Amino acid sequence: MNTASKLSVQNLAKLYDGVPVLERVNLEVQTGSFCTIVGASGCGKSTFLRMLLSQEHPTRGQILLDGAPLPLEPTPDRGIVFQKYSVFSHLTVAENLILAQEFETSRWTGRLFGTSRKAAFESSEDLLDRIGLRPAANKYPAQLSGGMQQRLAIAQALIKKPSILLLDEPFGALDPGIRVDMHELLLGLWKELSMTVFMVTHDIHEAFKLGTRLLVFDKIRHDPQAPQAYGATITYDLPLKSPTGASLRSPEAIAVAIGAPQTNKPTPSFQSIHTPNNQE
Ligand SMILES: Nc1ncnc2c1ncn2[C@@H]1O[C@H](COP(=O)(O)OP(=O)(O)OP(=O)(O)O)[C@@H](O)[C@H]1O
Repeated sequence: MNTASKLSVQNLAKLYDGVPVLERVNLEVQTGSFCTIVGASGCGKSTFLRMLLSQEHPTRGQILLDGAPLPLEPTPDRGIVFQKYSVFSHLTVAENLILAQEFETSRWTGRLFGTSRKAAFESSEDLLDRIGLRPAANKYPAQLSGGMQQRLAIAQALIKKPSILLLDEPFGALDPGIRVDMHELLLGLWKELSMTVFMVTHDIHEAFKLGTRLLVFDKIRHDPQAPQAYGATITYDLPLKSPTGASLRSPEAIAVAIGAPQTNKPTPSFQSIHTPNNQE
């Protein structure tokens, strides 16, 4: 393992009921990288994120975090945001945010009371300001727009100050204008908190705009007689930004390089990839 790596993925494979989903995945990621992940539907991108969270475990291979095997359970230093709003509808914005602190501090009742509860609210106020939801602190999710709910989901993932943020198509359900606002919010938080980010998206333009590095997942090996015989791996691993943040390639050049359709709309397919980088 590269000693400077925040995360090291070594010869990772994942099978479900004997069917390979991912195989031979190798990756070294430095602290502060923003890895955007694209690939055909069903090729295992979410499965990969869930393994980084320890919601799933590799069938073979290993993942090291700061040089040590990944803990077997999710830990507060890894936050995740899904496409569908994952906030609790019966809790207000502020209550959703202090929930993680309640469970950690008060394992038996899952609730905080009195001064502890007040302190938890106060410690979440800065984050509420940061995501622009302080005025909505006492509202319930049903009273929020889609963008506001997703900002709350991001804040929930950030409340424990994770060093790794996992994002599974977090903006896929939002209108284009709101997505742009969310991009700015996310980029600001990423820089401010020095996080290492892994984000799955179907939109190559979003991948290009946000990422410092693009990972393309696809199958290299195909058996026409047995389409499920092989899993996907990382077929392209492309730096997108220089250390100063300058773009190294245009989105169009990236799309051509990886054989993806050039469109502003979510990219439907990455099937036509011809020159993978780690074919054996
Ligand atoms: N818990 C599970 N048990 C069995 N099979 C699963 C499980 N989770 C995922 N799979 C299968 O693994 C494959 C990869 O699924 P995954 O959701 O990781 O793909 P994806 O690339 O994220 O897809 P999409 O882009 O459509 O969200 C799919 O064939 C899916 O049916």
